[in-house]
Amino acid sequence: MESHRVIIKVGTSTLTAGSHRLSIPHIFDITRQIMQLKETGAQVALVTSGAIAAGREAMSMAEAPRFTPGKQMLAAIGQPRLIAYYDQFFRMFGQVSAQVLLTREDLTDRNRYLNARGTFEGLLEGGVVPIINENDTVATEEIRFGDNDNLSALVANLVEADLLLLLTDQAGLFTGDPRKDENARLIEKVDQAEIPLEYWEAAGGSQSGLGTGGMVTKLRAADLARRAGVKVVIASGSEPDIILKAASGKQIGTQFPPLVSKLESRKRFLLAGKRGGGILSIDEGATLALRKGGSLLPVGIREVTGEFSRGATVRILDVSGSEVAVGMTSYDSSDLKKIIGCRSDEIESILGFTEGDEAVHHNNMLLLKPALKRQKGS
Ligand SMILES: Nc1ncnc2c1ncn2[C@@H]1O[C@H](COP(=O)(O)OP(=O)(O)O)[C@@H](O)[C@H]1O
Ligand SMILES: N[C@@H](CCC(=O)OP(=O)(O)O)C(=O)O
Repeated sequence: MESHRVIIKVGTSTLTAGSHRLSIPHIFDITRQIMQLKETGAQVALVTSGAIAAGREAMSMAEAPRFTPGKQMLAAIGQPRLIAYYDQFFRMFGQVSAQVLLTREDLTDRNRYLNARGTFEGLLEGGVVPIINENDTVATEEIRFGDNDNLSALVANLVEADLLLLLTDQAGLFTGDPRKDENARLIEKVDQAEIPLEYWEAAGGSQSGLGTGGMVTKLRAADLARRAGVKVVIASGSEPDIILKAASGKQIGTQFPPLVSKLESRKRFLLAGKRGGGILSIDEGATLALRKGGSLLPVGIREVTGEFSRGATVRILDVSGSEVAVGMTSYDSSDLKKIIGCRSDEIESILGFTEGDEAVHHNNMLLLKPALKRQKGS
């Protein structure tokens, strides 16, 4: 398979197959395809809508409520029903799945970002399928992702996915809304640095009354993800074996090649982070470990300079004062000062808690090549 780490987003329109009820065969088919994809060695996370639709079905409501508390109520009713189907089907395949409900702050606040990232890494590396939705019942207007297209792009960025697959009820992005324009043509590839204005104009809202954002939120999500180094495909959820086809690199739906490498994206993210001016000076053993792709453990830190919070971007310097890496620290400066030079299994007894063995995990670090170092200040 072309893609190792895959995020699949399934919209309400696919899950209900255009009706007002969840389509159990469709949900089953998604789990079957994910299992086949996992057999190729891929790590897969699913972002699923459908909680509100499931709640509406449970309450036998003819119309979906427009006001937020009504939708939140239905999501609270529907989410456990939705997850029960997935869980039941995955169990039939002997697969463990997990429910992850997120709000915007979970991915924008750097402290929570680290928590979410650690959880996803654990689940994906452990072969578990995370099943993600917005935490609709607590998300207020200000903190809502607004739509699961956006949420899926943020998750794809968070876990540095290879592929984000947005499944909907159309074969991809068309030159106009196919529900209104019978001459609308499928756009097979979007690889321009800036998405052309006519594509933004073509991408309309949702017409079915089932989905939330329509095509415009998918286009926004695709743009966000491709700028984070993720390949994106928008395709039809009812196309047979669509997940397997898209992950194998087949030309299907609308394709958005990544605009930058994942390394470049990580670099931008880390450098864009809040910097408390923190510096970690490390010993020779730790420098060697970092250069080999390892994490920075407290035992290898000689000195902590400056004040910073957990999640801040810090500079990591070797014994000669040269910059080896930048990274997001798992501990704030006052805690780090207490554990420098200590073994990681001592962290809990010293601090009374642990955020993990690493002071800076290699997943949250960018190694600077000596060549880059020389360019500094130039
Ligand atoms: N240019 C376009 N190309 C394809 N679909 C479009 C376009 N503009 C608007 N749409 C509408 O977007 C809908 C898909 O979005 P939405 O209903 O939110 O689905 P989902 O539940 O999968 O997120 C389609 O049914 C289609 O009517
Ligand atoms: N979180 C909501 C879905 C929100 C959403 O973005 O819906 P959709 O446009 O169908 O992907 C739910 O589970 O019903």
